[in-house]
Amino acid sequence: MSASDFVRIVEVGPRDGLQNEAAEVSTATKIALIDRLSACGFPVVEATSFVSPRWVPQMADAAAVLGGIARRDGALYPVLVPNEKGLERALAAGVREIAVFTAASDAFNRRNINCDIDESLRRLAPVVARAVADGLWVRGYISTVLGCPYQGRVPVNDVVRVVKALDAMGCAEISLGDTIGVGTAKKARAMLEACATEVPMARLAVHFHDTYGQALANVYACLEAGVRVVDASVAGLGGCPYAQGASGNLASEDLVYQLHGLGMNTGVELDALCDTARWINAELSREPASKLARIANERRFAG
Ligand SMILES: CC(C)(COP(=O)([O-])OP(=O)([O-])OC[C@H]1O[C@@H](n2cnc3c(N)ncnc32)[C@H](O)[C@@H]1OP(=O)([O-])[O-])[C@@H](O)C(=O)NCCC(=O)NCCSC(=O)C[C@@](C)(O)CC(=O)[O-]
Repeated sequence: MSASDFVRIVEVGPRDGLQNEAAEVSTATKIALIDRLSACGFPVVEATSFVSPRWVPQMADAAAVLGGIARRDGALYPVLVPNEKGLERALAAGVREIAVFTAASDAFNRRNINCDIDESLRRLAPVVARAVADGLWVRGYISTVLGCPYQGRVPVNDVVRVVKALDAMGCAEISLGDTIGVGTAKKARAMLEACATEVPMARLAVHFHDTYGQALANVYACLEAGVRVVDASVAGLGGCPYAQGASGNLASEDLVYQLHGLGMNTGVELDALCDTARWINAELSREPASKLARIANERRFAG
C-alpha cells in the first residue's frame, strides 16, 4: 500500500451507532452529531435509516433528522432503506444516497429483516433499480460476512454470491460487514480477496465491529489487500439490534490515528473528531469505547 493513498472513511455513527441505543436519543442530538462529523471532514456520514419504526424505534425520526442537518458541499449522507416503502420515505425527505442491506446468512436475515437471503434480494431489486433510475447513489451492505450469531460459520462462497447479486442489481459500492466482530486478519483478507474476484476492489468497503478486539488488525490486512473504503463509528458507538452481543463498530478516531500514522490521507481532523467522540459519550452518558477518546493529548503522536 502506498503511504499517500486516500482512504475514504464512511462514518456510520449516527445510524449504526445510535440505532442500538436503548434510551431515546433526541432528534437535536442526532442532528448535532451529524453536523459535528461533517465539520470533522468525513466525506460520507451515514445519517439515519428509513426502516420500520416498529423494528427500530430509535430511527423513527429519520425525516426530521435529515431535514435538520447542514449538508457540507461534496459530502454524502446515505440512509438505510430496507424496502420500497423506505425508498418512498427517503425520496420524500430529499435523499440523494441510499444503502440497502442484506446478509450472507439466512438465519440473521430472518431476524433482521424477516426474510431469507433470496427473498431479500427479490425485494431489493426494484428498490435499487428505481433508485439508480432516479440518479441516486446506492450502497449495498452484506452482514455476517465472517460469522453469524445464529448460524455460526459463514462460507466465503455465500458472501461472494451476495456480492455478485448486489453488483448485478446496480449497487455502486458494497460494504462487507463483520456484524459480530468475530473475524481475524487472515480470514478477513481472504474473504475480501474472494469478493474482489467478482467486483473491483475500488467498489468494496470493509465494516468491522470490534467485539473481539480485531477490527484494526482486520483493517490493516484489508488495506494491504487494496481496500480503500472503511466504515467506522465515532466513539465506537454501535451494535446491531438483531445480533445479540455485537459490540460497537471500529471507532473512527482509532482508525484515523492508524491511517494517519501510516501516512495515508482521510480528510478527517483528528482533534475535532476526538472532541466529538467525548461530546457524544457525555450526551449518551457512556464511557468511551475507543482508545483515543480516553487520551487527552492524542495529537502529540498523531501522523
Ligand atoms: C424489513 C422490515 C420492514 C420487514 O418487516 P415486516 O414486519 O416483515 O414488514 P411488513 O411489510 O409486514 O411491515 C410491518 C410494519 O412496518 C411498516 N413498514 C414496513 N417497512 C417500513 C419502512 N421502510 N418504513 C416505515 N414503516 C415500514 C409497515 O407499514 C407495517 O406497519 P403496520 O401496518 O403494521 O402499522 C423490518 O424487518 C425492518 O425494518 N427491519 C430493519 C432492521 C434494522 O434496521 N436493522 C439494523 C440495520 S442492519 C445493520 O445494522 C447491519 C449493518 C448494515 O450495519 C452491517 C453490519 O454490521 O452487519
